[in-house]
Amino acid sequence: MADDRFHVYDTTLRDGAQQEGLNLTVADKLAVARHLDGLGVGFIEGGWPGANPKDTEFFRRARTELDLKHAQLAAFGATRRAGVKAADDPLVAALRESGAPVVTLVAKSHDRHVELALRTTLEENLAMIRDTVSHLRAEGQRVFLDAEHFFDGYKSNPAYALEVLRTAAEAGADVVALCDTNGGMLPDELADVVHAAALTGARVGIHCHDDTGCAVANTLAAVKAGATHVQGCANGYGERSGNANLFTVVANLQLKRGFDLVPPQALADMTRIAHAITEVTNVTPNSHAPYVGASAFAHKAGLHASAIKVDPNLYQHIDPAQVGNDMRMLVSDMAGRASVELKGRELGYELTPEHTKTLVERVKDLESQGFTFEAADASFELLLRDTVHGERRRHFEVESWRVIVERTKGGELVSEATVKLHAKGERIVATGEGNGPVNALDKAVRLGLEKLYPELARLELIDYKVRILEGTHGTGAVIRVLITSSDDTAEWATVGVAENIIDASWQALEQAVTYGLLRAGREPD
Ligand SMILES: CC(=O)SCCNC(=O)CCNC(=O)[C@H](O)C(C)(C)COP(=O)(O)OP(=O)(O)OC[C@H]1O[C@@H](n2cnc3c(N)ncnc32)[C@H](O)[C@@H]1OP(=O)(O)O
Ligand SMILES: CC(=O)C(=O)O
Repeated sequence: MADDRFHVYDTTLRDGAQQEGLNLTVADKLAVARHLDGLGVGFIEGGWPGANPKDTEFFRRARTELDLKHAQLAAFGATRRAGVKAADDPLVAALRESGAPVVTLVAKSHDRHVELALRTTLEENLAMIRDTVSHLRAEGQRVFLDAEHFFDGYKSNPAYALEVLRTAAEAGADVVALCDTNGGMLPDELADVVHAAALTGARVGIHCHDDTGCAVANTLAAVKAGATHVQGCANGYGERSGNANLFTVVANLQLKRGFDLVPPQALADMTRIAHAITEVTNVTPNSHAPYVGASAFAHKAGLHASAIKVDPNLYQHIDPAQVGNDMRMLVSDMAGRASVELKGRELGYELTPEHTKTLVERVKDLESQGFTFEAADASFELLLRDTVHGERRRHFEVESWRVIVERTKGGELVSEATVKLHAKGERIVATGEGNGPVNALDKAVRLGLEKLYPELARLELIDYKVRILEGTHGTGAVIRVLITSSDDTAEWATVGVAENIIDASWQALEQAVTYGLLRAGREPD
């Protein structure tokens, strides 16, 4: 069980699920909960039982299907309706019956919201809080209170906002979480209000939205001002601009402020967990996310690489291994010798100064023509190998290729490609049909080479991107094609550039196959 002195409280399955486009099944919610427990968070808010069948079902299945090692489940819901007893309110009953050891009640703390949204009196709102908290406490559940719109409420009527906190604490709420519901706060003003709230004697928590881009900064400011319970969501999911990214909050508190929140080995698994959750949510991971993004420790500028060569800490705020991420060198027209040398080392090559210099010049020249190597590691490695070997070494040579596109009588569009290749002393002529020209070329090449290289059967073209680049210096527009390929174990990207889209695709395809054969341990003859 996590340490109770400081709470890491995750609300991905409730507030995170309020994100536009995010829709989790019960099985998804159970899977995300397991990942969060693996990280070592203290509380997982599973949803609002009684509000919809899915959330009710989640709590029912959690009893038998979740074996949480660190976290406790929290059920979220509202205080009783005005004018009814807590014991008689069906939504309060659903919280009671959820089986969750913790209930988090959302309550109004802004006077205008009480009057306009709840359409009740300030006194009745306090009674709703008091009754609901004490009823659930008497039923044996631990209660936290989310004070909705607390910061805006404090600006409008500070005495009432603080009275809400006192009422909840006196009725038995263990934590009163101050919610920046509209996400409009900035760190300095927020810290002053948290400080005032802490003076009530209630245990204070913080729940921030990211509408000013300050959710994480606001959370850290709140902790400095006395909050001992932080709420947030995996990958910053949530309504509108999202909630405080719990991964960033935890990493900041643990690595920068010395808090002991999650086991170090779990922190070192954070990048994997963040990505595993994106697989479940089917939301494209933000590659620029702090700590866990694929670009969080990727270095492009030549000057950075030259310093990193001496000491990686010169351009990194932490060792990426602490959060399970990796440093990567990006090779582009912004690279210098150090970038290329380090990238070579990352790929397993010790480059001589001459090779490094030649490669830098070739990369800059090719990038000026439209190639991009930071997005096509495999093309860079082939360029590196050609430079090191002093010649272009391939498993097959191309005599010619041809594609025709035919619309049949029945209106079907069919592409047919013929490739003429030379490999292992043989002349190969092969034809492939596909639903498009690149698909047909891909099939023709594999068909032609599979007899000599059976491992090509495992190769798959998984992504194809085309971009039209403006011409420079009086030349016409050119087309850049990026192809991502995969075998059973890895993915790699290759690039081609030409005035003709099929020609650019062919270049990327030829490199993709060559690289696939190298990965399979085949050196060119
Ligand atoms: C800031 C936040 O993110 S809080 C979490 C918000 N999450 C959600 O709203 C998602 C789940 N919500 C739902 O499924 C539905 O809104 C339900 C089931 C909770 C309620 O549905 P309905 O009964 O149809 O009511 P509806 O959604 O139209 O309005 C909400 C009602 O709750 C009342 N209410 C709002 N906050 C509170 C509160 N803290 N305590 C008690 N009642 C409240 C409103 O005054 C309104 O009452 P009314 O029905 O008398 O007008
Ligand atoms: C409770 C909650 O999610 C909010 O006030 O933002």
